[in-house]
Amino acid sequence: MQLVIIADIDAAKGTSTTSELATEYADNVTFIECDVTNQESVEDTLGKAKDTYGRLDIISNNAGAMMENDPIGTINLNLCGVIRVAAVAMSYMRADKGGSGGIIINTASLTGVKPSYNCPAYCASKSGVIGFTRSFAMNPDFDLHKVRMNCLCPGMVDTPMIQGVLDEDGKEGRVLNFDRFRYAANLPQLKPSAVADVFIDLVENESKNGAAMLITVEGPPRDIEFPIY
Ligand SMILES: NC(=O)C1=CN([C@@H]2O[C@H](COP(=O)(O)OP(=O)(O)OC[C@H]3O[C@@H](n4cnc5c(N)ncnc54)[C@H](O)[C@@H]3O)[C@@H](O)[C@H]2O)C=CC1
Ligand SMILES: CCC(=O)/C=C/C=C\C[C@@H](O)/C=C/C=C/C=C\[C@@H](O)CCCC(=O)O
Repeated sequence: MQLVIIADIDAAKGTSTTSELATEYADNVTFIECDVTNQESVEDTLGKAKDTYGRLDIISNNAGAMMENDPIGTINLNLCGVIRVAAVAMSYMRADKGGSGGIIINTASLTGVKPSYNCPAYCASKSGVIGFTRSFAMNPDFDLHKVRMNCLCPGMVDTPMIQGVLDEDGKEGRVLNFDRFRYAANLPQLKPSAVADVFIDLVENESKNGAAMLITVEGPPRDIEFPIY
């Protein structure tokens, strides 16, 4: 039986999402409030998950935001948060330390490989997520710990993050050029389900360890090919 824990800093949104899912998945979905920028919060959350369900198999490292008005905070959330959750999760997942192996899927972005003057700190954070993912997956210790790692690199996706930036009408400075963002936000967008489909394929396809998956409206999802030096 698959059991799911939703962890988020936004307790209102997390509990409402869990309630919605509970209509279909009953008690198999629970919510734990978590701040991925806080080590103790991450340790408490993943510790509760392990204590509740006995094992961790699949981690979606998805927390992130666009905050060019807080570039260091952007790195702290989007990159350090991913690294922190992965490190704590590994301590429970690694097969050579009592775990069952599994997969950690980090959410990067198209902007991790396609720079944009509009959000340099965001781009840097997502480039870092890609580099962390690919470096982690290259480790020969995989044969011991059996935890795969991948990242998702979507283009624009129709989610509250985009609408939130639009609603602020540039007043918060989440991007450097709001008109440019408004232009980008009016381009064709992916549906969240398109990203979820790639997530599921990575869980099921054990041959893609380390792949960074490009997901855009221009064509089917594909592994990003990086130069070899
Ligand atoms: N919407 C888009 O066009 C794209 C989004 N992404 C990435 O997808 C991921 C999900 O974002 P979206 O669903 O688009 O936006 P979203 O704003 O709906 O979701 C982000 C979630 O992260 C949570 N969060 C923020 N700070 C947190 C913290 N300190 N600890 C725990 N949770 C925290 C928020 O409460 C929110 O539920 C992010 O990493 C984002 O950078 C990547 C490519 C495109
Ligand atoms: C691209 C920077 C921006 O203003 C909007 C960012 C919005 C969402 C978050 C990010 O993870 C996804 C970006 C996807 C961009 C897709 C296409 C862009 O190339 C459109 C052109 C915008 C630009 O280059 O400034």
